[in-house]
Amino acid sequence: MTTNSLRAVTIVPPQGPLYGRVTPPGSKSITNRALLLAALAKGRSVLTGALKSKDTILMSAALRQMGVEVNEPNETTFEVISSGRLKAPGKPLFLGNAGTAVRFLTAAAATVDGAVIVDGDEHMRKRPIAPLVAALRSLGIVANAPTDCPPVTIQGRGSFGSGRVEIDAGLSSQYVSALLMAAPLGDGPIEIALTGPDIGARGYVNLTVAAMKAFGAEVDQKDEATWFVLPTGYHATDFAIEPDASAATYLWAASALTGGDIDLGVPMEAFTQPDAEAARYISMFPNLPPVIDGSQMQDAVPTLAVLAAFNKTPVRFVGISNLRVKECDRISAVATELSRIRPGLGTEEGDDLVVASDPSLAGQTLPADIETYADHRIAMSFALAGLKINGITILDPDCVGKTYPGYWDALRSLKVDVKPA
Ligand SMILES: O=C(O)C1=C[C@@H](OP(=O)(O)O)[C@@H](O)[C@H](O)C1
Ligand SMILES: C=C(OP(=O)(O)O)C(=O)O
Repeated sequence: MTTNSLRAVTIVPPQGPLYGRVTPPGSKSITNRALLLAALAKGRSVLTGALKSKDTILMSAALRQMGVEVNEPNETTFEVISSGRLKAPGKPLFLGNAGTAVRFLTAAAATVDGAVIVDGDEHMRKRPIAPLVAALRSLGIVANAPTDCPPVTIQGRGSFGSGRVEIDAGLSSQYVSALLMAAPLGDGPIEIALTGPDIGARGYVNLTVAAMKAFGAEVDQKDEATWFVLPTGYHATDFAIEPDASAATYLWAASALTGGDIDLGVPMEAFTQPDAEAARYISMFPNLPPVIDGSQMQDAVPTLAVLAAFNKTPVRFVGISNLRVKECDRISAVATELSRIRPGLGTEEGDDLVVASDPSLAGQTLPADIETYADHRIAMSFALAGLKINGITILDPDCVGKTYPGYWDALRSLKVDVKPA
């Protein structure tokens, strides 16, 4: 059976520790940044170590729709050839539930000469984008999102404008990244200033700035809340993408849970992505601290929460309110699915997630059909529970294709029996 045709799968707990080598796929965040920056640069860029998954396929398809040549010489490389300008697409850009693609292209659409409609699936149509639209309008760009979520219509005017733009990024750091990446295509310098609460996942903005600089942009961070971008445009370049740190969390956690040692081929310290911070916590297992602030490693929270179920003492996750506007409401989803395994295992307290840990769960048979809410991270993190508990079935395992299409095969390569339910 191929990964693409999977229905529900049941994970059979392995008899012993997991050993072997699994290199995680390329970073989703960096791949989607690099694809856009290469498309905004005149010339040929080669992106190696790239992720090929639903989110990056949707991004590259959208860029092709806007006149960019995107070739795929092998499974981990994109070759991008561009005039340096995006053209108006003939029809709406459909971006599924890829937050990076939707947010980044909403801002970049302003540099198109003509109208662009940015849309996604039914889940994306519930994910807020109003703060980004308001920021674009403050730059004089005509943009509308009648429901405050996609679809967004942008009337591009061929340039990003100039001056100061303020953004409330309390709901998503991607709004800041989107403005930053479009800013070098302004008619003059652009200052981007945060208003409202601090951004969670500030590390993603640092990733953005690093990628922009690699493509020749001049960005100066004036203080914690202000960036200054010169109207340099971008230069085509060859760019190597590091493995995905969020994907790595499942492998680190699988090692910790089984007492094994999975070699990722990359040392933990080599990652520049925010979720690599989770490695520090995973290495403390089964003595995770009583309170974990997930604000700077948000996508790793489902991984850590499932791990916490087997910890010696309970764990409260704080600083995670915007997990409610990810692919699904992850606070509610993780609490509900943990409690499906054993009532009361996960609870929501306001915007905190409390995991009532119990090391004696390991080795028990507790049949549970895990709903994924079409969210790759719910599927991948709850598969970890199946490494220790008999009877864990993941419904809709195909949803891992958003960022890690090879996940089930990776577990199988570690000799985990992932079988049709
Ligand atoms: O910029 C990025 O690549 C990302 C930023 C984070 O989202 P928010 O900024 O919406 O929290 C993260 O959850 C997402 O998976 C990727
Ligand atoms: C939140 C996520 O993705 P995005 O916002 O890019 O859709 C994620 O991958 O966990």
